[in-house]
Amino acid sequence: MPNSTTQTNNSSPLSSWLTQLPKIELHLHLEGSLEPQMLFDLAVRNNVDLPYVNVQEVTKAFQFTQLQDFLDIYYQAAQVLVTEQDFYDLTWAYLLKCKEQNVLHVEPFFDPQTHTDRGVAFSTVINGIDQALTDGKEKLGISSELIMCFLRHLDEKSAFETLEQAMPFLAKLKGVGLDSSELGHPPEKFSRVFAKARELGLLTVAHAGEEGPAEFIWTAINDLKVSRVDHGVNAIQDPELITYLRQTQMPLTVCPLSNTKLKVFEHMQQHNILDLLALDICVTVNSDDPSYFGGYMTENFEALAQALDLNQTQAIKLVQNSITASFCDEQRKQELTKILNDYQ
Ligand code: HPA
Ligand SMILES: [Zn+2]
Repeated sequence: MPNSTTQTNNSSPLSSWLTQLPKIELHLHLEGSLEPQMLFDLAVRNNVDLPYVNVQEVTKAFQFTQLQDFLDIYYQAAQVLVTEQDFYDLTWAYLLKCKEQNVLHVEPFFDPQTHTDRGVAFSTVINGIDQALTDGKEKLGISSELIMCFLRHLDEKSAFETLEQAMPFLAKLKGVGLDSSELGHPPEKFSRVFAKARELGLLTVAHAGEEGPAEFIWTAINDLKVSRVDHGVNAIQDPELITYLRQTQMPLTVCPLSNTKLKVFEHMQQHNILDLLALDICVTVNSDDPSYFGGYMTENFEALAQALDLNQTQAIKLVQNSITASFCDEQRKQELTKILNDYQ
Protein backbone atom coordinates (compact mmCIF):
# COMPACT_ATOMS: atom_id res chain seq x y z
CA MET A 1 0.00 0.00 0.00
CA PRO A 2 1.66 3.28 -0.99
CA ASN A 3 1.87 6.14 1.47
CA SER A 4 0.75 9.62 0.50
CA THR A 5 4.12 10.59 -0.95
CA THR A 6 4.53 7.53 -3.17
CA GLN A 7 4.71 8.34 -6.87
CA THR A 8 3.35 5.56 -9.03
CA ASN A 9 4.79 4.67 -12.36
CA ASN A 10 4.02 1.89 -14.78
CA SER A 11 6.21 -0.60 -12.93
CA SER A 12 5.28 0.34 -9.34
CA PRO A 13 3.53 -2.24 -7.12
CA LEU A 14 0.34 -0.13 -7.13
CA SER A 15 0.43 0.06 -10.91
CA SER A 16 0.52 -3.70 -11.37
CA TRP A 17 -2.10 -4.06 -8.61
CA LEU A 18 -4.37 -1.67 -10.55
CA THR A 19 -3.81 -3.59 -13.81
CA GLN A 20 -4.85 -6.85 -12.16
CA LEU A 21 -7.68 -5.30 -10.13
CA PRO A 22 -10.99 -6.75 -11.42
CA LYS A 23 -12.79 -3.86 -13.12
CA ILE A 24 -16.17 -2.98 -14.62
CA GLU A 25 -16.74 -0.36 -17.35
CA LEU A 26 -20.07 1.49 -17.54
CA HIS A 27 -19.22 4.49 -19.75
CA LEU A 28 -17.48 3.62 -23.00
CA HIS A 29 -18.35 4.77 -26.51
CA LEU A 30 -17.38 1.99 -28.92
CA GLU A 31 -16.69 4.59 -31.63
CA GLY A 32 -14.30 6.21 -29.15
CA SER A 33 -12.23 3.04 -28.91
CA LEU A 34 -11.22 3.29 -32.58
CA GLU A 35 -7.42 3.31 -32.43
CA PRO A 36 -5.40 5.18 -35.10
CA GLN A 37 -4.07 1.95 -36.63
CA MET A 38 -7.56 0.51 -37.07
CA LEU A 39 -8.69 3.88 -38.43
CA PHE A 40 -6.10 3.60 -41.22
CA ASP A 41 -6.73 -0.09 -41.83
CA LEU A 42 -10.48 0.44 -42.19
CA ALA A 43 -9.99 3.52 -44.37
CA VAL A 44 -7.99 1.36 -46.78
CA ARG A 45 -10.41 -1.59 -46.53
CA ASN A 46 -13.42 0.64 -47.31
CA ASN A 47 -11.73 3.14 -49.60
CA VAL A 48 -12.54 6.11 -47.36
CA ASP A 49 -10.47 9.31 -47.68
CA LEU A 50 -8.98 10.59 -44.41
CA PRO A 51 -7.50 14.04 -43.82
CA TYR A 52 -4.48 12.32 -42.18
CA VAL A 53 -1.69 10.36 -43.86
CA ASN A 54 -0.02 8.86 -40.78
CA VAL A 55 -0.37 8.25 -37.04
CA GLN A 56 1.66 11.41 -36.25
CA GLU A 57 -0.90 13.52 -38.05
CA VAL A 58 -3.72 11.80 -36.21
CA THR A 59 -1.99 12.45 -32.89
CA LYS A 60 -1.64 16.11 -33.88
CA ALA A 61 -5.35 16.33 -34.74
CA PHE A 62 -6.18 14.93 -31.28
CA GLN A 63 -4.98 18.13 -29.55
CA PHE A 64 -8.53 19.32 -28.85
CA THR A 65 -9.36 21.01 -25.54
CA GLN A 66 -13.16 21.06 -25.57
CA LEU A 67 -16.02 18.67 -26.21
CA GLN A 68 -17.15 20.04 -29.58
CA ASP A 69 -13.64 19.98 -31.09
CA PHE A 70 -13.31 16.37 -30.01
CA LEU A 71 -16.74 15.43 -31.36
CA ASP A 72 -15.98 16.90 -34.80
CA ILE A 73 -12.98 14.57 -35.15
CA TYR A 74 -14.76 11.60 -33.55
CA TYR A 75 -17.69 11.75 -36.01
CA GLN A 76 -15.35 12.17 -38.97
CA ALA A 77 -13.24 9.17 -37.95
CA ALA A 78 -16.36 7.00 -37.50
CA GLN A 79 -16.94 7.22 -41.26
CA VAL A 80 -14.44 4.40 -41.80
CA LEU A 81 -16.92 2.03 -40.11
CA VAL A 82 -19.04 0.61 -42.92
CA THR A 83 -19.59 -3.15 -42.77
CA GLU A 84 -20.81 -5.55 -40.09
CA GLN A 85 -17.25 -6.91 -39.93
CA ASP A 86 -15.94 -3.38 -39.17
CA PHE A 87 -18.29 -3.04 -36.19
CA TYR A 88 -17.33 -6.54 -35.07
CA ASP A 89 -13.61 -5.76 -35.32
CA LEU A 90 -14.00 -2.45 -33.43
CA THR A 91 -15.90 -4.12 -30.59
CA TRP A 92 -13.62 -7.15 -30.48
CA ALA A 93 -10.48 -4.98 -30.25
CA TYR A 94 -12.06 -3.20 -27.26
CA LEU A 95 -12.89 -6.52 -25.59
CA LEU A 96 -9.32 -7.77 -26.07
CA LYS A 97 -8.11 -4.63 -24.32
CA CYS A 98 -10.58 -5.35 -21.50
CA LYS A 99 -9.19 -8.87 -21.18
CA GLU A 100 -5.66 -7.47 -20.91
CA GLN A 101 -6.76 -5.10 -18.12
CA ASN A 102 -9.01 -7.56 -16.25
CA VAL A 103 -12.22 -5.69 -17.08
CA LEU A 104 -14.84 -8.37 -16.41
CA HIS A 105 -18.11 -6.67 -17.31
CA VAL A 106 -18.83 -3.83 -19.77
CA GLU A 107 -21.87 -1.77 -20.77
CA PRO A 108 -20.76 -0.01 -23.97
CA PHE A 109 -22.58 2.75 -25.85
CA PHE A 110 -22.95 3.05 -29.59
CA ASP A 111 -24.29 5.97 -31.66
CA PRO A 112 -26.45 4.54 -34.47
CA GLN A 113 -27.27 7.95 -35.99
CA THR A 114 -23.58 8.54 -36.73
CA HIS A 115 -23.82 5.59 -39.09
CA THR A 116 -27.41 5.49 -40.32
CA ASP A 117 -27.21 9.19 -41.33
CA ARG A 118 -24.56 8.23 -43.92
CA GLY A 119 -26.43 5.21 -45.25
CA VAL A 120 -25.17 2.36 -43.08
CA ALA A 121 -28.07 0.11 -42.06
CA PHE A 122 -29.00 -0.05 -38.37
CA SER A 123 -28.84 -3.86 -38.59
CA THR A 124 -25.24 -3.72 -39.89
CA VAL A 125 -24.17 -1.71 -36.85
CA ILE A 126 -25.97 -3.64 -34.14
CA ASN A 127 -25.36 -7.12 -35.53
CA GLY A 128 -21.61 -6.55 -35.77
CA ILE A 129 -21.42 -5.19 -32.24
CA ASP A 130 -23.71 -7.85 -30.79
CA GLN A 131 -21.80 -10.74 -32.36
CA ALA A 132 -18.54 -9.47 -30.86
CA LEU A 133 -20.17 -9.06 -27.44
CA THR A 134 -21.55 -12.61 -27.68
CA ASP A 135 -18.09 -13.93 -28.58
CA GLY A 136 -16.61 -11.83 -25.78
CA LYS A 137 -18.83 -13.62 -23.30
CA GLU A 138 -18.05 -17.08 -24.69
CA LYS A 139 -14.37 -16.77 -25.48
CA LEU A 140 -13.13 -14.13 -23.02
CA GLY A 141 -15.61 -14.48 -20.14
CA ILE A 142 -16.52 -10.78 -20.36
CA SER A 143 -20.22 -10.17 -19.69
CA SER A 144 -21.94 -7.16 -21.26
CA GLU A 145 -25.08 -5.10 -21.68
CA LEU A 146 -25.43 -2.80 -24.70
CA ILE A 147 -26.73 0.79 -24.56
CA MET A 148 -27.91 2.73 -27.64
CA CYS A 149 -27.29 6.48 -27.46
CA PHE A 150 -29.25 9.24 -29.16
CA LEU A 151 -27.23 12.20 -30.44
CA ARG A 152 -28.58 15.24 -28.59
CA HIS A 153 -27.48 17.75 -31.26
CA LEU A 154 -30.02 16.09 -33.59
CA ASP A 155 -33.77 16.54 -33.19
CA GLU A 156 -36.41 14.53 -31.36
CA LYS A 157 -37.78 13.21 -34.65
CA SER A 158 -34.45 11.63 -35.55
CA ALA A 159 -34.28 10.03 -32.08
CA PHE A 160 -37.79 8.57 -32.54
CA GLU A 161 -36.80 7.20 -35.96
CA THR A 162 -33.75 5.58 -34.38
CA LEU A 163 -35.87 3.98 -31.65
CA GLU A 164 -38.18 2.68 -34.38
CA GLN A 165 -35.22 1.15 -36.23
CA ALA A 166 -34.16 -0.54 -32.98
CA MET A 167 -37.53 -2.27 -32.49
CA PRO A 168 -36.56 -5.60 -34.12
CA PHE A 169 -33.39 -5.67 -32.00
CA LEU A 170 -34.74 -4.84 -28.53
CA ALA A 171 -33.49 -8.16 -27.16
CA LYS A 172 -29.93 -7.01 -27.89
CA LEU A 173 -30.35 -3.73 -25.99
CA LYS A 174 -30.47 -3.07 -22.26
CA GLY A 175 -31.01 0.65 -22.38
CA VAL A 176 -30.81 3.98 -24.14
CA GLY A 177 -28.51 6.92 -23.46
CA LEU A 178 -27.94 10.50 -24.57
CA ASP A 179 -24.61 11.86 -25.76
CA SER A 180 -22.90 14.45 -28.03
CA SER A 181 -22.93 18.26 -27.58
CA GLU A 182 -24.41 19.04 -24.17
CA LEU A 183 -24.57 22.84 -24.18
CA GLY A 184 -27.78 24.03 -25.85
CA HIS A 185 -29.30 20.53 -25.77
CA PRO A 186 -30.85 19.91 -22.34
CA PRO A 187 -32.11 16.42 -21.42
CA GLU A 188 -35.79 17.44 -21.55
CA LYS A 189 -35.49 17.83 -25.34
CA PHE A 190 -35.76 14.01 -25.33
CA SER A 191 -38.37 13.46 -22.58
CA ARG A 192 -40.91 11.88 -24.92
CA VAL A 193 -38.55 9.52 -26.71
CA PHE A 194 -37.10 8.39 -23.37
CA ALA A 195 -40.63 7.79 -22.07
CA LYS A 196 -41.29 5.60 -25.11
CA ALA A 197 -38.01 3.71 -24.54
CA ARG A 198 -39.00 3.05 -20.91
CA GLU A 199 -42.41 1.77 -22.06
CA LEU A 200 -40.52 -0.70 -24.24
CA GLY A 201 -38.70 -1.99 -21.16
CA LEU A 202 -35.40 -0.22 -21.73
CA LEU A 203 -33.42 1.38 -18.91
CA THR A 204 -32.21 4.95 -19.36
CA VAL A 205 -28.97 6.84 -18.78
CA ALA A 206 -27.83 10.27 -20.02
CA HIS A 207 -24.70 12.38 -20.23
CA ALA A 208 -25.34 15.37 -17.96
CA GLY A 209 -23.19 17.78 -16.01
CA GLU A 210 -20.05 17.22 -18.10
CA GLU A 211 -19.85 20.67 -19.74
CA GLY A 212 -23.46 21.45 -18.85
CA PRO A 213 -24.78 22.75 -15.51
CA ALA A 214 -26.05 20.85 -12.47
CA GLU A 215 -29.57 21.73 -13.66
CA PHE A 216 -29.13 19.24 -16.52
CA ILE A 217 -28.45 16.50 -13.97
CA TRP A 218 -31.75 17.29 -12.26
CA THR A 219 -33.65 17.11 -15.57
CA ALA A 220 -31.90 13.88 -16.58
CA ILE A 221 -33.13 12.40 -13.29
CA ASN A 222 -36.62 13.94 -13.18
CA ASP A 223 -37.56 14.05 -16.88
CA LEU A 224 -35.61 11.16 -18.39
CA LYS A 225 -35.82 9.01 -15.23
CA VAL A 226 -32.26 7.80 -15.63
CA SER A 227 -30.81 4.92 -13.63
CA ARG A 228 -27.32 6.47 -13.87
CA VAL A 229 -25.90 9.85 -14.79
CA ASP A 230 -22.98 9.81 -17.24
CA HIS A 231 -20.21 12.18 -16.06
CA GLY A 232 -22.26 14.25 -13.57
CA VAL A 233 -19.17 15.91 -12.08
CA ASN A 234 -20.79 19.37 -12.17
CA ALA A 235 -23.19 18.14 -9.47
CA ILE A 236 -20.66 19.65 -7.08
CA GLN A 237 -22.09 23.11 -7.98
CA ASP A 238 -25.40 22.29 -6.26
CA PRO A 239 -25.41 21.24 -2.57
CA GLU A 240 -29.03 20.08 -2.75
CA LEU A 241 -28.20 17.84 -5.68
CA ILE A 242 -25.22 16.40 -3.80
CA THR A 243 -27.53 15.54 -0.89
CA TYR A 244 -30.00 13.95 -3.31
CA LEU A 245 -27.28 11.88 -5.03
CA ARG A 246 -26.01 10.64 -1.68
CA GLN A 247 -29.44 9.77 -0.33
CA THR A 248 -30.59 7.97 -3.47
CA GLN A 249 -27.16 6.50 -4.32
CA MET A 250 -27.74 7.57 -7.93
CA PRO A 251 -24.56 6.43 -9.71
CA LEU A 252 -22.27 8.78 -11.67
CA THR A 253 -20.11 7.25 -14.41
CA VAL A 254 -17.06 9.49 -14.13
CA CYS A 255 -14.30 9.57 -16.77
CA PRO A 256 -11.13 11.15 -15.34
CA LEU A 257 -8.86 11.22 -18.42
CA SER A 258 -11.73 12.46 -20.59
CA ASN A 259 -12.44 15.29 -18.13
CA THR A 260 -8.86 16.55 -18.13
CA LYS A 261 -8.40 16.15 -21.89
CA LEU A 262 -11.59 18.18 -22.51
CA LYS A 263 -10.68 20.66 -19.76
CA VAL A 264 -13.67 20.01 -17.54
CA PHE A 265 -10.83 20.07 -14.99
CA GLU A 266 -7.61 21.84 -15.90
CA HIS A 267 -5.41 19.25 -14.11
CA MET A 268 -6.09 15.81 -12.66
CA GLN A 269 -5.11 17.22 -9.24
CA GLN A 270 -8.30 19.30 -9.45
CA HIS A 271 -10.58 16.37 -10.31
CA ASN A 272 -13.40 15.95 -7.79
CA ILE A 273 -14.01 12.18 -8.03
CA LEU A 274 -12.38 11.38 -4.69
CA ASP A 275 -14.19 14.30 -3.02
CA LEU A 276 -17.46 12.85 -4.31
CA LEU A 277 -16.42 9.40 -3.09
CA ALA A 278 -15.68 10.84 0.36
CA LEU A 279 -19.17 12.35 0.34
CA ASP A 280 -20.52 8.82 -0.16
CA ILE A 281 -21.73 9.48 -3.71
CA CYS A 282 -21.82 6.35 -5.90
CA VAL A 283 -19.02 7.40 -8.29
CA THR A 284 -17.40 4.97 -10.72
CA VAL A 285 -14.30 5.10 -12.97
CA ASN A 286 -14.61 4.76 -16.75
CA SER A 287 -12.65 5.55 -19.90
CA ASP A 288 -15.28 7.24 -22.19
CA ASP A 289 -13.32 7.38 -25.48
CA PRO A 290 -10.01 5.69 -24.66
CA SER A 291 -8.29 6.04 -28.01
CA TYR A 292 -8.88 9.81 -27.93
CA PHE A 293 -8.35 10.59 -24.26
CA GLY A 294 -5.14 8.71 -23.49
CA GLY A 295 -6.14 5.46 -21.91
CA TYR A 296 -8.42 2.60 -21.03
CA MET A 297 -9.58 1.57 -17.55
CA THR A 298 -6.19 0.88 -15.97
CA GLU A 299 -4.77 4.18 -17.22
CA ASN A 300 -7.71 6.03 -15.68
CA PHE A 301 -7.10 4.41 -12.29
CA GLU A 302 -3.38 5.08 -12.63
CA ALA A 303 -4.00 8.74 -13.39
CA LEU A 304 -5.97 9.01 -10.14
CA ALA A 305 -3.19 7.25 -8.23
CA GLN A 306 -0.58 9.63 -9.62
CA ALA A 307 -2.47 12.90 -9.22
CA LEU A 308 -4.72 12.25 -6.25
CA ASP A 309 -2.96 9.47 -4.32
CA LEU A 310 -5.81 7.05 -4.90
CA ASN A 311 -5.26 4.15 -2.49
CA GLN A 312 -6.34 0.51 -2.69
CA THR A 313 -9.33 0.97 -0.38
CA GLN A 314 -10.67 3.77 -2.57
CA ALA A 315 -10.02 1.77 -5.77
CA ILE A 316 -11.93 -1.23 -4.40
CA LYS A 317 -14.84 1.00 -3.37
CA LEU A 318 -14.94 2.53 -6.88
CA VAL A 319 -15.17 -0.94 -8.44
CA GLN A 320 -17.79 -2.05 -5.90
CA ASN A 321 -19.81 1.04 -6.88
CA SER A 322 -19.59 -0.04 -10.53
CA ILE A 323 -20.93 -3.49 -9.68
CA THR A 324 -23.81 -1.93 -7.72
CA ALA A 325 -24.54 0.51 -10.58
CA SER A 326 -24.33 -2.09 -13.36
CA PHE A 327 -27.34 -3.42 -15.27
CA CYS A 328 -26.33 -7.08 -15.04
CA ASP A 329 -28.49 -9.57 -13.17
CA GLU A 330 -28.14 -10.29 -9.45
CA GLN A 331 -26.31 -13.55 -10.02
CA ARG A 332 -23.60 -11.88 -12.11
CA LYS A 333 -23.38 -9.04 -9.56
CA GLN A 334 -22.73 -11.62 -6.85
CA GLU A 335 -20.07 -13.36 -8.97
CA LEU A 336 -18.35 -10.04 -9.64
CA THR A 337 -18.49 -9.07 -5.96
CA LYS A 338 -16.95 -12.39 -4.98
CA ILE A 339 -14.13 -11.97 -7.49
CA LEU A 340 -13.49 -8.45 -6.16
CA ASN A 341 -13.57 -9.59 -2.51
CA ASP A 342 -11.15 -12.43 -3.29
CA TYR A 343 -8.73 -9.88 -4.78
CA GLN A 344 -8.54 -7.84 -1.57
O1 HPA B 1 -17.68 12.56 -23.47
C1 HPA B 1 -18.61 12.64 -24.29
N1 HPA B 1 -19.59 13.55 -24.11
C2 HPA B 1 -20.61 13.66 -24.96
N2 HPA B 1 -20.72 12.91 -26.04
C3 HPA B 1 -19.78 12.01 -26.30
N3 HPA B 1 -19.69 11.15 -27.31
C4 HPA B 1 -18.59 10.46 -27.12
N4 HPA B 1 -17.96 10.86 -26.00
C5 HPA B 1 -18.71 11.84 -25.45
ZN1 LIG C 1 -19.31 9.75 -22.82
